[in-house]
Amino acid sequence: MWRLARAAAKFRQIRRFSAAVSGPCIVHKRGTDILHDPWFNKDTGFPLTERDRLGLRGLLPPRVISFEQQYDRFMESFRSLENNTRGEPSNVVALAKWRILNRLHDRNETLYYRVLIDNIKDFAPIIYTPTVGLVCQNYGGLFRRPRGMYFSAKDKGEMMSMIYNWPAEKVDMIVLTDGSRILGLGDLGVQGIGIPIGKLDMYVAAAGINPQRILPVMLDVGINNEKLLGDSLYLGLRQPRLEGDEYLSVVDEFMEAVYARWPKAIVQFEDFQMKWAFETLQRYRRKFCMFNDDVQGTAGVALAGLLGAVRAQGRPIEDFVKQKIVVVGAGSAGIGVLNMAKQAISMMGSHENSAANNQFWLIDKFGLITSDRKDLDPAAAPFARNPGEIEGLNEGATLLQVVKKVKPHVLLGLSGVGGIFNEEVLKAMKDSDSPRPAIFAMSNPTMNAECTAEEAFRHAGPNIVFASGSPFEHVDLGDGKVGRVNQANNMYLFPGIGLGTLLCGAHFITDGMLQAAAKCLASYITEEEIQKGILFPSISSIRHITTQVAAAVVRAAVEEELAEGHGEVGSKELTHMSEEETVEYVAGSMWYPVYTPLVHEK
Ligand SMILES: NC(=O)c1ccc[n+]([C@@H]2O[C@H](COP(=O)([O-])OP(=O)(O)OC[C@H]3O[C@@H](n4cnc5c(N)ncnc54)[C@H](O)[C@@H]3O)[C@@H](O)[C@H]2O)c1
Ligand SMILES: O=C(O)C[C@H](O)C(=O)O
Ligand SMILES: [Mg+2]
Repeated sequence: MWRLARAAAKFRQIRRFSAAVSGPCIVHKRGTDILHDPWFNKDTGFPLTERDRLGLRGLLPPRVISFEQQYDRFMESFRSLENNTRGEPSNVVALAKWRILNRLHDRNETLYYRVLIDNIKDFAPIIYTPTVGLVCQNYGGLFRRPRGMYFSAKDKGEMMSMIYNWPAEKVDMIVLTDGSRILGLGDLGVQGIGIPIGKLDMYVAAAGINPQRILPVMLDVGINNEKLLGDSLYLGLRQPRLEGDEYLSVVDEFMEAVYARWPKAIVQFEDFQMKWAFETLQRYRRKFCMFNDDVQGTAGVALAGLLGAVRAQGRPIEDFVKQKIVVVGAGSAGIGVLNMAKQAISMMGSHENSAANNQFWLIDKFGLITSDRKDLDPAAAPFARNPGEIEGLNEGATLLQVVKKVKPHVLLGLSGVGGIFNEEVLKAMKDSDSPRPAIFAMSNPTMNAECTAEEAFRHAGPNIVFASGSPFEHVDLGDGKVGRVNQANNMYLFPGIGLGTLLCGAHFITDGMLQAAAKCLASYITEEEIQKGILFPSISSIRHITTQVAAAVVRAAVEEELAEGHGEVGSKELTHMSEEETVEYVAGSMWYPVYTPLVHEK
């Protein structure tokens, strides 16, 4: 009892401390070096006293402009860019918007992250999917200043020293890609660096990770994309991708180097082709604090959507086990979703567990996967159907045949193939056994979505619930009715998984922590919202969602006795925190962009 009271008192002390974290910031540079460092630069916002202290007098026009004025000026330029580019091709407009934001980032990160946080609904589609896909495709031409680090196959043997070239002493979050499966755009090699950059921007915006403690990384092991290999502006290694042990030894060396310098960092694997996504996850998940977002983050978001789809039919969650779900795409994301859904069913303690796989139909580029499949992928094997169990549904049956015969409650696309949910397929969903069929076109970017929102409502009917990986506008159904569009994107989970893991100080990310994150997201939406077809919250509340998700992850780690604490909050304090206090602890730990006084130290 006495110990409990002491822990609670310490927690209150810490809370007071965290609420007042924005103290002065120590810098080791002066003059133009500061102006050219976006971490510290405040442009015309440096107060006169600070200009004196940091040797900035005379290097800036004399008037001091407030943060708010700088913010308004930027937003004004952004709005006039919008006006001036109206009517121009959408790609041109998207890249122009990306450029103006990127230029701000390269100059002044505090202002950049503030405009990002305050306008996340408008800016996420620019710094994240879909525009980030376009940026990756055009990376050679867009490159001006490097962001993050590049480790290539040619750096073998050097990574342990290279990692010290990164200027920050502490790193909390790393997002790593090898560029081999960028969104649904295939192998983009070194150009895939845009994805870790975009994901980490979301970490700052949603999870309040300090931008001085993030690190986007490209692991360049070659490229198997002939077009880019022949492109004179291609900036990566011009060689075929490493394979087998040669490949793994490069990733091993990188991981060892990271954890030698930053033992508490979390590494998020992103957009690796399927074989390496699964292999590296198995290889590292019990050795390092890492997760694969496409496999695990996506699975949690999809599961939350699938549970929402059950509720939308007015059924209890337990009826999830009775839902017939057709998954199109048997890659890292599709298989990840099925594995997690299966796990959720067994956690629900359903007596129908043994039949759990019977509710899933898995389709890849060769059609329906059955046990007749030659060279059946071991990852897909648990979901292979018995050929002919439904008359006419044999190995390789087409998507249309499957939808017509199965009459699924849910049609979920993670194939990367734009338009594959065509008119016929969508019309066939009208005969679904669900009164409210769910259509999830989760592939990114927009042009790779299995169908558009408008197509889904037009062909499958106004009664569907719809979600897509990239944003679409809500659909006008006439008579004042609106077809709600949800964004089913792993952005709703990965920031909370990363932040929660960081704050609890667990050494590994367990299935229990991931399930807790998914469950939290699923329960975020109210019954009333669900009835309106809202399955996921608005991105405008992403910080709030992330706080809840991170707290759920912390509590799951505590329950599993994995929470070792972070900074001044030890495992004992974490154990004694109530649910509410955990949420407060998470919220109080988030970085928020304001100008802090800079103090020079040699
Ligand atoms: N919304 C999200 O949060 C989210 C998360 C992860 C991935 N994704 C998207 O999912 C897509 C796939 O990602 P992945 O990592 O699983 O890729 P992957 O390359 O591992 O798998 C793609 C799968 O699609 C199948 N496929 C290809 N053509 C097909 C066709 N014509 N019909 C049926 N199946 C076909 C392939 O056989 C393969 O099984 C990408 O577009 C990615 O952007 C979205
Ligand atoms: O990047 C995204 O928008 C989601 C996902 O990680 C993907 O690979 O498509
Ligand atoms: Mg991804």
